Amino acid sequence: MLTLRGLTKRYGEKTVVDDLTLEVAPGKVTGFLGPNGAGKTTTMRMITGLDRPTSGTALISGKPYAGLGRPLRTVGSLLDARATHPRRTAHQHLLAMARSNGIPARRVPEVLGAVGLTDVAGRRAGTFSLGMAQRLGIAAALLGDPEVLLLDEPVNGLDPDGVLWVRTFLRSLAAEGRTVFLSSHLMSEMELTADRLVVIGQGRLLADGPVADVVAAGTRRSVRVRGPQHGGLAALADRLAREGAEVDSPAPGELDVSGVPLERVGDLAHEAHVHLYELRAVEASLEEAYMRLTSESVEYARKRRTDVEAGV
Ligand SMILES: Nc1ncnc2c1ncn2[C@@H]1O[C@H](COP(=O)(O)OP(=O)(O)OP(=O)(O)O)[C@@H](O)[C@H]1O
Repeated sequence: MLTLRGLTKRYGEKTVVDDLTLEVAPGKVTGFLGPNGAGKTTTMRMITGLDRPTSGTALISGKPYAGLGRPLRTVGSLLDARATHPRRTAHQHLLAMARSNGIPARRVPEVLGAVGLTDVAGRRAGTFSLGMAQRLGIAAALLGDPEVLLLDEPVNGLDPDGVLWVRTFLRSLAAEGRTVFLSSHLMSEMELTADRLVVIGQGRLLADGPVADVVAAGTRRSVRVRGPQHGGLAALADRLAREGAEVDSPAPGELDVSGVPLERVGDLAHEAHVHLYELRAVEASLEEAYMRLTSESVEYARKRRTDVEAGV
């Protein structure tokens, strides 16, 4: 279990993590989503004691990182897969970590086996592909058999096989009852991997809940209507607007209607003798929900960049 209470980090005038309060439960994969620069890495660094919060607390199984006697036995983290000594072999890297953290050496072959690196245990980490380095990073996180796992962008840059492996492996770790918290800016990946989502923008909490709830909250459900270009769609749009619907015309012969159920749109079209080619509920997707939730923070960042470029 991870518990954040009012977690805040400021660098000078800039607040990069802003009053985050949330709980990350065991037995589930929780995705930590946000656009670039949203504050995901900084949050993870505060949880693992690498950065000191300006205010607020981050507790791991009820204790701050500094209060954990043998931290790797409670929390394993992968913040930078390339943070290994390049000349050490995978086995040497893990053995050094185990020794300095009071973890029995027998864990080294166990975790190498768990991530499928047994055959390359004697190879120098510096020669590893990104996918292999990510596996080694996950092995290191698992060394102390921790109940909490924190992973920063674990699928970034991986090929489809690597992505599938990480996804399946993390789900199996959650199924064992561990708390799995992983950050990503890939919403499509999170939809397949996570049970719950925490979404942040500009360091602030935007959404927190089961994937389906976050999608529903962030998405405007709508009805897509298609018909002949001059077949009365404009009249239908007027009638719908009088019923309080919000109506857009994304292309000639098409309407995008929200605020009125699909059945009512069909009834009104029938009453107005409007011939239709298509009447369809537009499915909510995580991507849409995410774009809607984070658009303000992305727009803010874009405006700031434009201001900087213009010398404002
Ligand atoms: N040591 C630091 N000093 C000043 N600003 C910092 C420092 N570390 C991070 N920042 C700023 O904090 C903001 C959040 O950065 P962070 O790396 O936590 O975001 P992120 O969500 O992990 O982004 P990304 O997906 O790009 O990795 C950024 O604007 C970054 O420039």
